[in-house]
Amino acid sequence: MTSVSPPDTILQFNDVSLGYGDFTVLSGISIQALKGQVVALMGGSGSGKTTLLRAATAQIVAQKGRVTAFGQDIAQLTGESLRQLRQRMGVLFQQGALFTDLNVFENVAFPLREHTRISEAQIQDRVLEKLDAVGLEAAAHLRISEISGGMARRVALARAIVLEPELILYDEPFAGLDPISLGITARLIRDLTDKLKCASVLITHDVKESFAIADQVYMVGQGKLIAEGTPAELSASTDPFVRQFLDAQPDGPIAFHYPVTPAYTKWLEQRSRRRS
Ligand SMILES: Nc1ncnc2c1ncn2[C@@H]1O[C@H](COP(=O)(O)OP(=O)(O)OP(=O)(O)O)[C@@H](O)[C@H]1O
Repeated sequence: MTSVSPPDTILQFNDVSLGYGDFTVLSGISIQALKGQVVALMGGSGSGKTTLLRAATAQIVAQKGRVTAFGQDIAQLTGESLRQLRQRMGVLFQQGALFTDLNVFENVAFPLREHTRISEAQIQDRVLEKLDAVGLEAAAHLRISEISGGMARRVALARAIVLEPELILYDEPFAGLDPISLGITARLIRDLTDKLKCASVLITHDVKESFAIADQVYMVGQGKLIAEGTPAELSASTDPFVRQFLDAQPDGPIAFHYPVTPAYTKWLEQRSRRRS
């Protein structure tokens, strides 16, 4: 299948299947993120959101179809070219583990020291600018043990953007935040996307916050892409899956039970045989 990408396409999945070994988690996935867009990838627990993130960062290779970042087919990249590609991406993991033996400033400076040869004065300017963007310039001198969990998330965000990535991937950015921090984080993601003119892709199940800032939303479930559109389009949807998800209804097409797989059946048979 061929497709024409708009010139500002940063990330594109073209009829992609993803999984582990011979287990396919998702198939027929076609999504894209354009420069300047906030894109939310949503779905229930175990629907494959993290798997999508792994595919975008080339940690796993598509079983079928093509994943393109910055116009390059990521399955074709190895070694130095893959390293260069990843340098254009900032990834913010849920546990954005900070170095506890370094202060806030040095945590944010770390990628600059690792990947660039810029001067100490330039490092200071860049780090303080990014800390300012997340509201923490005056916390630069603090030790990690002296800051709150919410502040630590923002320091991790400053570190993820310090190399000025063209694509920022967020893994559950709203998980475990109080209602005020939720709103602040969502606003920050939108503002940073506009300011850095990058693309931001969030994997999340938080409807309210992501709908408030996203340009485009993709929903995955039942092993495929279930719905896509702007937050307004999805809010108006009458699709039972979309409604169950948006209205947080316990009953509907989204199954509570993890599906029975051949691997489970085999495991159970072996176990039963051992016991008899
Ligand atoms: N490394 C792995 N090896 C084999 N199967 C995996 C692996 N990682 C995830 N899976 C399976 O892939 C499916 C999707 O998992 P994934 O972590 O992508 O879901 P998710 O949508 O991010 O879930 P959650 O919201 O609960 O974190 C699950 O069935 C999971 O068991």
